Amino acid sequence: MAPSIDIPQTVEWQGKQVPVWSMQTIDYGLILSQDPSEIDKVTKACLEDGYFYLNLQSIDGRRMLSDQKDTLSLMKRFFDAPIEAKNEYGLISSHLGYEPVGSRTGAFGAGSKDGYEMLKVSRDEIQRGSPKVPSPIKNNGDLGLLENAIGSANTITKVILSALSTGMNLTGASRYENSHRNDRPSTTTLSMMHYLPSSVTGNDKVGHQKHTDISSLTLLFSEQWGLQIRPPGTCGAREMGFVAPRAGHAFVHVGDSLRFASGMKFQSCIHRVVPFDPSEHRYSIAYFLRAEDDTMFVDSEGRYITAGQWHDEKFKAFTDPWQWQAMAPGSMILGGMKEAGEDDPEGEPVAFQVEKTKEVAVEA
Ligand SMILES: O=C(O)CCC(=O)C(=O)O
Ligand SMILES: [Fe+2]
Repeated sequence: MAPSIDIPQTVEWQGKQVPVWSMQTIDYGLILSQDPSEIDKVTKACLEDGYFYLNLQSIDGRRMLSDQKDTLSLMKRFFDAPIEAKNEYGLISSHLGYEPVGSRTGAFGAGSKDGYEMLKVSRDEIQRGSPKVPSPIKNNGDLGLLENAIGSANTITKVILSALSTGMNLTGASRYENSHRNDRPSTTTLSMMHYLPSSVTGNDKVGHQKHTDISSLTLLFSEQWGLQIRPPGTCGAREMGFVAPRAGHAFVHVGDSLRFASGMKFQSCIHRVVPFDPSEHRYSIAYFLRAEDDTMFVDSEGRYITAGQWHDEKFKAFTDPWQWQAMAPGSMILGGMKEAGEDDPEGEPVAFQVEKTKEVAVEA
């Protein structure tokens, strides 16, 4: 008998019952062995939902789980350091360096700011052996640990990519792995995030705005609640609901690049992060496997562009003030995914409502 999964169907948040979405669970050991029915299952999950849980409890996945635990303690130590030390190099490039709280739009849209600080370590840099990481985590032990975490996450996401190529009957050069080679430049990166309590940031700096990822695949770890998704449906995306954290599992989702590479067949996952418990510090680790910079695809605006250009344009839209974000191509933030209805059908939580009525002039 399959082990029972103790995930509630709804959870109380801000005085309301909010859905907790169920999803497929994919076994990493089985896809590593190219098990035909697991390959069908993961392909179907990406075609229909755009996300799934990945069970990493077998011998092949447990190394990643221990790398995740090590990364968690490393990042807690890093985020405890003084801001001058964390920000030693600032944001060196979009996929490398430190971003302080409030650099982007927040969970409740226009007018709000995000409530997290973030450190990104690029795979290309770690591969070259001399990543520019700030002094609090610069010793050899820390760099070795980051290299292990990036190596494990890179292997896992490529195993999934390979299963998806097989599931989509791709052969030779058209397989997805062939546009994700390690020796070609890409913006692939490990991102460590720390969401601060709203008593520290203020109620106008909370969470992480609704978006789809730039990446091909995102491998996401958090032991804490807060992540919400909008599952795609036949009549438009359903309402925002939580992803329950599951010990021994990662949450994996498809990003824009793989959706574009699949000819819009895979779903790109719409998600955001809200303060589930506004008084807690929340930590998450995301590995963004991204296509080689010069991979070509047709984007959600119908343009034939490179993965590098999609990354740069969308990253700019993420970090632009919301007034400018509103002027970016309509499909950019959600990668062309369609929505119907409100994220929060009963209205946004009162505690986090921001004033949105003021018209702010935008200078061109
Ligand atoms: O913190 C999380 O759980 C998700 C972060 C996220 O969506 C992102 O960095 O793209
Ligand atoms: Fe994301």
